[in-house]
This record gives sequence, structure tokens and C-alpha cells, in this order.
Amino acid sequence: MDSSMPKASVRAYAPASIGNVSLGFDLLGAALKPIDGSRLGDEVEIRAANAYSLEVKGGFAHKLPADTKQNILTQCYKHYLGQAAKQGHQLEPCAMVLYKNLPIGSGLGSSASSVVAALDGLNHFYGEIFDQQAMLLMMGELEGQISGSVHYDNVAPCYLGGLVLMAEQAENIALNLPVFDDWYWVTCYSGIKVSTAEARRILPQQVALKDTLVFGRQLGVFVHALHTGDRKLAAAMMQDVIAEPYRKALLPGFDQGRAFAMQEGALAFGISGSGPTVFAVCDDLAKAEKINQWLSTHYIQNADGFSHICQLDPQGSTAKKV
Ligand SMILES: Nc1ncnc2c1ncn2[C@@H]1O[C@H](COP(=O)(O)OP(=O)(O)O)[C@@H](O)[C@H]1O
Ligand SMILES: N[C@@H](CCOP(=O)(O)O)C(=O)O
Repeated sequence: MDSSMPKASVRAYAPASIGNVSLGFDLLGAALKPIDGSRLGDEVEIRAANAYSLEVKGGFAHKLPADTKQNILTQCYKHYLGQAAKQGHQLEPCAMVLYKNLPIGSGLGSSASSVVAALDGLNHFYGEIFDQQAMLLMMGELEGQISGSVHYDNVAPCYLGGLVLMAEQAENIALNLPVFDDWYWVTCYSGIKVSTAEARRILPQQVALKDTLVFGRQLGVFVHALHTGDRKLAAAMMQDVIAEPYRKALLPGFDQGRAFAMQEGALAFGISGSGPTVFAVCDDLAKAEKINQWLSTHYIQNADGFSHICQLDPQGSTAKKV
């Protein structure tokens, strides 16, 4: 056993994220922060205990399986302790509380938020055994257990903050890109559930040559435009030729939402992750407010839905002793 049992409890927060950001299927992701100062993400509390336990609280706790063994946090705990044991650390158990604030199957990186809050919290609790790259690898693997394949476009921005491009190199999993601080990201969750695994299954395994060329051009030009500060060029690249043509059929009101947003001057509009959340990018707060209002009234389908005007969260997850 590691001789020093952690005494202080830890609380970790991990923000919602937009996977794909339209033009970067599985390769690009953005962390979100509502401009009204509210928090949009899961939180995890960790304290020393004689045996592992998990309690789930929060607005969307009732949507998760009652059996906590099926909660991804239990897999995070086992995986973290297993990896630590491989490095010679026999860690004492801990008790965890998950505040499940993000809706499940929403396209807001809900499972990623739980995974990142849990693993970042555990690493802080046990004295930062793993470095950032090792943590990202673990986060990707755990997220992959849920969605059916390893993709970092939610866990990486959620952990690192900002707008993140996946490099997937051993020592360089993800790269933070420059961002436009004056862009607003209106983010509207309709309230219905879309399973990420299912939304991946409906995609064709082969992509047509013409779409592959558009995909490559857009991603390359977008990164160039971010580095040169060319807002117009960057926005023009934000089209999804990979998933949106297939997935939008799962999203009632998607085409109307896009038509309204673009008519009101949005720079781009797309599906957040696998949906049903949609996002509109604006360079003007008044436009963002109008689109936020319209989506709240017309895109939301039930009482679970919500809409926020966000900016990118530059910080990503946070873990601190409490
Ligand atoms: N802590 C958790 N947070 C979110 N989903 C979880 C968690 N633990 C287990 N799950 C399960 O993982 C699946 C997540 O579905 P998914 O469509 O990937 O959601 P999301 O896209 O919002 O991350 C659901 O079946 C859910 O019950
Ligand atoms: N790149 C993934 C992103 C899934 O995001 P989620 O928030 O819906 O889990 C995909 O498009 O499948």
C-alpha cells in the first residue's frame, strides 16, 4: 500500500464540449462555458474511504442506470487504480459522488464530462501519478468503452479547454488551436436522446472521394485561418460532409434551425457531437441572443431541453482540494 493515504477531499469539474465542430469528425472539439457564468458540466467529489462507493446526484442522475457498476465512473476508478498498480502504486480506496448535470445522449459530451471529471479528480486525489498525455490516453480509452470507438474530440477539449485538434501521436495526443475570443457559440439541446453509438452505426463505412477532398481541404484551411486570424475564411470552412447528411434525419427541426440562424447572420450552424444539440456561431451578441431565443422556442422538444449562449472554456477541467 502507498503509505500516505490522501486526507483532503477533491472536487473536480469538467465542461460540456462540442465534438466534431462540424468540419473535424472525431478530430476537432471545443469546450463550452455559458456567458452567464453558470456551469455546464459534470462534477465529481472524491474522499478517502475503507471501500469504493459511488453515489449519483444532480439533475440527470435519474437517467443513468441505478446499478452504479454500470456507471462509467466505476470503470474509471478501476482503470485508474489498475494503471497505478502497474506503476507500483497500491492505492487505498475512495468514495465518489457524481453530480450528473449534463443530459445523457445529448451531443454535449456527457459521458466524456463524467470520465474527465472522474479521472482528473482521481489523479489530483492520489497526487498526480500520471502526466497529461497518460491521462488523455486513459480518458480516450474510457470514453471509447461507451461510444464504441476511441475518439478524443470530447475528452481532450473537456480536459484541456479551448479548441483542440487531435494529433494522436504518442507524446502529443491533442493540440490546442488559436481561437477567436469574440465568437459566441449558441448551444441548444432539444431534450431528446440520441445514442452516440447508434449515431455512429448509421454512418457509411466508406466516404466518397469528393467528400474526402472537401473534408481535407476544410480542415487544413480552417487551421490556417485560425493561425492567421482570418475569421471569414475559418467560418466558411465549418461544413460537415461526413456525418450531418446522415444524422440530421435524427434531429427534428434541424433544417429550420439552420435556416433561421443563417438568415440572422450566424457564421456557421451544425450538430454538436452526434446531436441532438445544435450550435450556431456568431460574432455579435445581439445576433446570438436572437438565435438563442428562437432555438429555445422552436428547437426544444420537452422539459429536459435548454439553450445557452457560450464562449469557449479556455481552462477545461479543474480539480481542487476542498
Ligand atoms: N456517468 C455517465 N455519464 C453519461 N453516460 C453514462 C455514464 N455512465 C454510464 N453511462 C452510459 O453511457 C451511455 C452514454 O451514451 P452516449 O450516447 O454516449 O452519451 P453522450 O453522447 O451524452 O456522452 C448511456 O448508455 C449511459 O447510460
Ligand atoms: N465524434 C463523435 C462525437 C460524439 O459526441 P457526443 O457528445 O455525441 O458523445 C461523433 O460524432 O460520433
